[in-house]
Amino acid sequence: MAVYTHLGAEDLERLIAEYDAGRLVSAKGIAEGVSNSNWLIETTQARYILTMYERRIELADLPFFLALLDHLSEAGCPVPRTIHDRSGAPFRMVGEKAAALIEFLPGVSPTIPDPDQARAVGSALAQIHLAAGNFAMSRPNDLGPQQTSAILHECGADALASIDPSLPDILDIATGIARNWPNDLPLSIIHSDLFPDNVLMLGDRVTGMIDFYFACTGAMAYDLAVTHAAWCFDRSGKHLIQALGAALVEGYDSVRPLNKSERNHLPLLAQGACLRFIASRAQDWLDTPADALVRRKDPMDFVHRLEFYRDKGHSAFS
Ligand SMILES: Nc1ncnc2c1ncn2[C@@H]1O[C@H](COP(=O)(O)OP(=O)(O)O)[C@@H](O)[C@H]1O
Ligand SMILES: N[C@@H](CCOP(=O)(O)O)C(=O)O
Repeated sequence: MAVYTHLGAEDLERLIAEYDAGRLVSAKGIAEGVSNSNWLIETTQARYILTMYERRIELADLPFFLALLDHLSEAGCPVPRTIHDRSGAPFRMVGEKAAALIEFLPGVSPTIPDPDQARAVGSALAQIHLAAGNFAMSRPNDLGPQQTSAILHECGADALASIDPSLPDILDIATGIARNWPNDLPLSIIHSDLFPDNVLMLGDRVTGMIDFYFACTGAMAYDLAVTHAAWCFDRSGKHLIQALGAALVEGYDSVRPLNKSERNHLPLLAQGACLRFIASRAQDWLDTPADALVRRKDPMDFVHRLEFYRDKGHSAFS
């Protein structure tokens, strides 16, 4: 479920009336997603997504995220634009919470991606990196390896062991990844969470990249490594599907060729990517009661991937 806040018909009508977007016809809560509340809104003019920001998102970061959508969309990337209200504001407050109206894009998220889809996603990712090159705003990455290592150390070995007895082993590994992290790779604005559920596709075509709420300034090759870890493993999370990984990197490289240093660092960047999801998932796991309506995501899925990249990372990217 991902509707945390109840908005009545009158609330929705009042909100939509603040936009030049037609009159409200219907509003349906969207079940997918875990962080925010989302509704599919239909008006007499068009379909929209209404997002109410619930967790993890600082209000002060919203202008960055929403301006980024507009910038990428204007540059021709498959990214939804923000609908501004009549006063030009990209978001409005509804009570204590911020809400934004976003362009609806067609497509569905692939559950079992194939190599042609992975290639298209690689190309689309490179396209946003290039298009973000002249975006005027920046945002530091608050989930880099130093921070994610710190999050895991704050959770502590005992709490991590309550999730899985082997999870505390990650603490030393995290310290090592943070120590060896490269700081001189080419930067742009990166998505940082381009999982299949954040990509909409029609066949082999990327029609939408959504959920830019972890976007930040970062190494472009790291973003490719995140996408590799999220897209290219089998259901067990233990085995790389080599054809998917190769197609993803090939698609990326065809739009923005990786330099030698980026290529050489991919195995370590992929370990850092896994670490980031292990940390946020472990933290969420410990913060979310077992009987909550939100399904907790298992940090061990990314421990297995991390082990793979440590053992066989070089062959994965050769
Ligand atoms: N611009 C959009 N166009 C079409 N569908 C969207 C759009 N934005 C979100 N969605 C739908 O809403 C779901 C949840 O959105 P998402 O931003 O991923 O939420 P969360 O931040 O809670 O993970 C997506 O899986 C998708 O089905
Ligand atoms: N993709 C992350 C979770 C981030 O949640 P989202 O619903 O905002 O994409 C993970 O799988 O851990």
